This record gives sequence, structure tokens and C-alpha cells, in this order.
Amino acid sequence: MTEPYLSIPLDDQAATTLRDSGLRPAIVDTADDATFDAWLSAEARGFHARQPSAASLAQQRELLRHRRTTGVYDDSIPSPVAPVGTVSSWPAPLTVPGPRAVESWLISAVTVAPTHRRRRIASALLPAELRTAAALGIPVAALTVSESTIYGRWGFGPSAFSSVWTIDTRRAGWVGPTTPGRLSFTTPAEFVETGRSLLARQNAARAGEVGLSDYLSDRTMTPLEGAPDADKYRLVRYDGPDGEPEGFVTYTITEDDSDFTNATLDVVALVATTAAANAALWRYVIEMDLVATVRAHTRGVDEPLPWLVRDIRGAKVTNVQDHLWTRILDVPAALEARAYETAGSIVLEVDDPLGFAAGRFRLEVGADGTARVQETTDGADVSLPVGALASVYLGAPSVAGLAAAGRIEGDALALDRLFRTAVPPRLSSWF
Ligand SMILES: CC(=O)SCCNC(=O)CCNC(=O)[C@H](O)C(C)(C)COP(=O)(O)OP(=O)(O)OC[C@H]1O[C@@H](n2cnc3c(N)ncnc32)[C@H](O)[C@@H]1OP(=O)(O)O
Repeated sequence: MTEPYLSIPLDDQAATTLRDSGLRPAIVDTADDATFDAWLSAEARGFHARQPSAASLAQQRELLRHRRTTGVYDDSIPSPVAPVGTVSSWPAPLTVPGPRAVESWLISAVTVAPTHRRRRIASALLPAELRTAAALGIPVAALTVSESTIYGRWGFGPSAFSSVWTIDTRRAGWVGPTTPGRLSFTTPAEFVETGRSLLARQNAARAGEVGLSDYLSDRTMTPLEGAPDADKYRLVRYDGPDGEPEGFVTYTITEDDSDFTNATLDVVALVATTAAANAALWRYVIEMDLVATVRAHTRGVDEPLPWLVRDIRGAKVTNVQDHLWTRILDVPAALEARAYETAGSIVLEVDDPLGFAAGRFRLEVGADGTARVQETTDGADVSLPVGALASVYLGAPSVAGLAAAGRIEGDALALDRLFRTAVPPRLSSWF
């Protein structure tokens, strides 16, 4: 049986707008290899990536067929087979504070050919994705972004930030705990099912993470066709003292030909379902012989590394940036889906020019942290645009900054007390 999200037709409004501009939007038949290959190649071109090889196209066809795939075609150009606009989307659970899960609409592969940029193609496609998600009854949309200046205009807000680390291994030194488990090399072939289930467990336990498709899970363990350094991938698992798997790290090492002791280790993914696994895997990479520098990206902003090393300045955060962006489409469903760490009541006035989330809502949180949300005519305690609501939705400490910027008006402290969580949200993958 076809999933409802795959059979839902093209959004009428976007189709009309694009046709009025001489373009032809279409849902791509991902079972048709030639059409799908042209779409995949156009997407790669849109991100300035290499033209995918035949092997890469075959792999992507296999792994990405489950996505709702949209192309925008310009039949007036000499080679109209390649779309001039692309987007793909699919439903997945988003972990919210509790931890609990809310159904979300993940949007990816948003590209417009440089030859057709700034003709409002993305402006037709993005609201169409939101209407499609709303029609499916999905209360939240989410994406990871190439640029942080694009999606705010459609009501998205940055909801989880990520950090990049550069560790001088000799300076940092290890003072973290000695862990009771066991490390060993493995291979994607023997570990993939275990790895997938570790990722699922890790991600279900942390607000901001999403449920990963096999494609997204597997690329944390095994390089995709054509990935640079594919032959350098190493995969090490950590099993607890009872022999149960608790995490893994995938990494590459690049040697310095002029100095054997100056190699750089790049962490592809470090996945942990326990604090012991997190510590053991960090220790493993930091204490690697011949490695002077360890680099890791897409970590949480609360990574415990500074407390695990002897010299805090040997483990530097070299970047913190917005990573997960969410868009609330149904305020009661989204806010009721998460848990809250304190009881209370607040009336929110939400401004949403696209209409999905606009209104005034009373959020009442009981002693057990469960919320009830209803439309109300009571006076608002707080007024905010839908993008600001997205930025506080998952518990990030963003209220004060948004209030300072004038984007949250009213009792910001009360909002912060209710929404903020002790552990900030994190998304440790790209989609
Ligand atoms: C979830 C993801 O896939 S993230 C990946 C996003 N894609 C990329 O980065 C690939 C390279 N960029 C592109 O393909 C295109 O520039 C896109 C998709 C970002 C925008 O497509 P376009 O069709 O040119 O955008 P469109 O003409 O609809 O412009 C809409 C608005 O966004 C603005 N805008 C478009 N691109 C950008 C940008 N890169 N940065 C900031 N603003 C932008 C436009 O100025 C316009 O603003 P306005 O509504 O205030 O007038």
C-alpha cells in the first residue's frame, strides 16, 4: 500500500503560481530511473556538488525512493529533462522534551538552478510543503539549512544549535572517568543493524533529534558511493560490561607525511546511548597514538568534553551555529506533544502571516508536566511570531535573546520558565 504522504497530489496553489510563470511542477516518479536520475543530478548541481557517478545514482535511487520528491521543470529550455527546482520531504518522528515524539515533516534538497534563481520558485515550493504537511495532519515541519537567512520568512526558527570541536590531543589530556566496557573494531556489514538501533535509541532520548531513515543512519557508519576518504573510514563499537552495545564512533585519520606524530582524526559520527559510552569513545579518539588533532562537528552545545580533559583550552569549540530549524503548523498539537519541567499557565498570542499557527492559545501545564492547549480570548501574557515560538519549542535557552531583540513581547520570564529545559535540544545529523 502506498503511504498517504507519497500519494498526496501536488499543492494546487503552488502549481498554479508556477504554471503562471511558464514552469511545470511535478511529483517525480522515483520508480522511473531516468527521471529520478535527472532530479538527483539537478539536486547535486544545485548544491555545487560533483555530478553523481552511475554507482552513486543507483545507490541514491535505492535509498531515497521513499521521499516525496518534487521537481519544477522549464520546458522552454533546450534541455528540459533536468528540473530547475527540487525539493523532497518525508514524515519522521521528532524528539521533543520529555523525551516524547511528535510527527514531523522533514524537508530537504531545496535547490533552484542558478539559471533560474530569484524567480520565486522556492517561494512557491516552501509554503506548498507546509500546506502538504498540514493536510497530512503533521503539526511540525523541520529542516537543516545551508544558510540561516533563508527560512525565517516562511515561519521557521532555529530550534537547536550545534558545536564544532578542535582538540589538541596532547594539550587536552584525559581526566574523565575510566569506563567499564570494551572497545573493538567492527565493520558496517556486521554492525549496521546494531548501529541503526543505537542511533534510534540515542535519538529518541534527546529533544531535537529525529528518527533516521536507513539512508541517514547508515551514512554515519559507512561512506556513501563516491564519498571522499571512503577507504579511510574506521568503525569502533563500545559495549558495556554486560556485553550490550552502547555506542560507536566512525572516523578517518589523515597522516602528515612530514611528521608521523601529527595526524588529524576527523570524527564522522560519535553515537552514545550512555554517558559511559560517550566518555569511552571520546577518550579513544583523544588518546589515539600519532594523532595530534581531533576534529568533530554537529555535537550538542552541552558536550561534556571540557570536564573530561585536563586542559579545557586544549578542547576548543571552533564554531557554534544554528542547526535544526522547525516550523510549527498546529500550535495545540505541537505544544501538547512535549513535556514541561514546571507546572504553570500562560496565554500566547502567535503571529503567523501564512495562517497555520496564528491565534491566541492558553497553555496549561499540570504537575506531571503534561500540557493542555486551547484557543482562548483571555488577554495574552506573551506575543511572538511563529518563528520565535519554534526557537523556544524544544527547550533551547533562546527566550532572553529573542526578548532583547524585541521578537518576544510580554512576560518573557514566564515563557522561559515554562519552555526551557535543563538539557538543551540537540540534532547530531544532517538531513
Ligand atoms: C533544507 C535545504 O535544503 S537547505 C538548502 C537551500 N539550498 C541551497 O542553499 C542551494 C543554493 N541556493 C538555491 O538553490 C536557491 O538560492 C534557494 C533555493 C535558496 C532560493 O531559491 P529562489 O527560487 O532563488 O528563491 P526565491 O526567488 O523564491 O526567493 C525567496 C526569497 O528568499 C530570498 N532568498 C533566496 N535565496 C536566498 C539566500 N540564499 N539567502 C538569503 N535570502 C535568499 C529572496 O531574496 C527572496 O526574498 P523576499 O521574499 O524577501 O523577496
